[in-house]
Amino acid sequence: MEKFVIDGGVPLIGEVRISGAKNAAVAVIPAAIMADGICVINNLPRIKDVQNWANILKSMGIHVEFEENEMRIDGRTARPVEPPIELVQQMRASYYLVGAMLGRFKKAVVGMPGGCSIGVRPIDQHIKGFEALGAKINIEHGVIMAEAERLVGTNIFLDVVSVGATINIMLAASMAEGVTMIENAAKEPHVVDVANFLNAMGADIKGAGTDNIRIRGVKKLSGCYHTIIPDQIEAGTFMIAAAATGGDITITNVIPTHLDSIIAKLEETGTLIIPSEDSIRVIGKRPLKSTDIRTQPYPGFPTDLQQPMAVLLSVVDGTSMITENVWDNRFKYIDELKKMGLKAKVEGRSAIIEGVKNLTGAKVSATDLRAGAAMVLAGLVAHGQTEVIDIEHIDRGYEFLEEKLKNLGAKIKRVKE
Ligand SMILES: CC(=O)N[C@H]1[C@@H](OP(=O)(O)OP(=O)(O)OC[C@H]2O[C@@H](n3ccc(=O)[nH]c3=O)[C@H](O)[C@@H]2O)O[C@H](CO)[C@@H](O)[C@@H]1O
Ligand SMILES: C=C(OP(=O)(O)O)C(=O)O
Repeated sequence: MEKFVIDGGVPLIGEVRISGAKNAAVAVIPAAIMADGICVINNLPRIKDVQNWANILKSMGIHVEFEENEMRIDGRTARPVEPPIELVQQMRASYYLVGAMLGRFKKAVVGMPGGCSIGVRPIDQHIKGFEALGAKINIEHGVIMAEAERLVGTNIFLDVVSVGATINIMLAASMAEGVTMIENAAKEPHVVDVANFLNAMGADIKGAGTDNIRIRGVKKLSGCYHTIIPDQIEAGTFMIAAAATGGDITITNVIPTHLDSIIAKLEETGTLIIPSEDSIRVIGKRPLKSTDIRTQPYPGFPTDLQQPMAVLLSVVDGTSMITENVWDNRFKYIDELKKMGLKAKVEGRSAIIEGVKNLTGAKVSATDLRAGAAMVLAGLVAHGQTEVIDIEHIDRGYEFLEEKLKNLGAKIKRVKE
């Protein structure tokens, strides 16, 4: 077991390069097993979820090479076999194997996924989509079994805007007969990245990034080369870190338009933002002002930055309100932050945060990935020493977090417990 030990109170200053996006990477990798050839995926973040994907594919007998930030996956070696449940349960995105295998082999057997504990995480919209395409789905003993004689394109209206369901249906529909329309689709940058990857493999997908995605099924997908987009959430985390520590960080390798909602909210606090073509400079100016946040599907403010943002709002002047509209239980971290002097109360889907002068170091737990990011940010802001335990959650989604922070002047070490 490892933990982070942080001596806080140092403004972060310098330049940081953003890694490839976790939520694009974890969908593009399983999509590659649909190719009748080799896919080379570049700019992958070296995070636990990506390593876990390499382990899952290898355990299924698929030929995979993973070095530095590049993975080569030979889809010709893929078979519709069930991956080990203990690997599948280590992340959320393992459910994309259902869409990918169903599309290619018309059959998939995959255990129910894991992922962050942030509320109920149903997969009814994924199942509704697969069934509409003609698959029979059974869930027994924690395993999803999907099978189809043939998949036939159709119109699928999502009852909730779901990233996972949009991507999973897109995967299966890419190799269905005829045209599928996904209505009320998720518009996140990672949805677009997966569509671009599938199109590079020979799929025919139009409209990704809008509410309606049109997929004309093809008989075969081929190998291709693809570079993963920069991570919007990692970029946002560093932007918030600059603001919260009163620092000055230039964040490179970003797509600034993906960060519009975060820029807008940081500007409301009085943080200075200077965007350029593929980088953003963020200057934290004290004192900062309170603001209200409502999480929403893209292009709204991302739920995955709700927890880090709470740390910033804990040290601004005045009272802020965060309303979490995506997940029904994403405020568990508030109790951890209270150990550091956070003044907040949770009422249903909202947290009301009253700004304090300083947070103070304490021993806190990274109860999930972004809660972990919030604990690290709080440790960087706080007076005194903070210990963040359970950091394996953080390692699921941030590449070289402590090295990147150290380069910005942070006093953070990874210590074996
Ligand atoms: C690996 C990955 O990409 N994870 C992201 C993905 O999770 P994930 O894909 O699991 O999240 P969804 O977008 O599917 O979920 C959004 C909302 O829809 C609901 N829902 C979802 C599917 C379904 O079949 N039925 C249903 O009711 C969920 O309970 C939630 O309230 O998008 C979330 C929302 O941006 C992010 O927080 C996660 O970081
Ligand atoms: C909730 C998250 O991840 P996952 O869906 O992989 O659990 C996240 O990245 O914040």
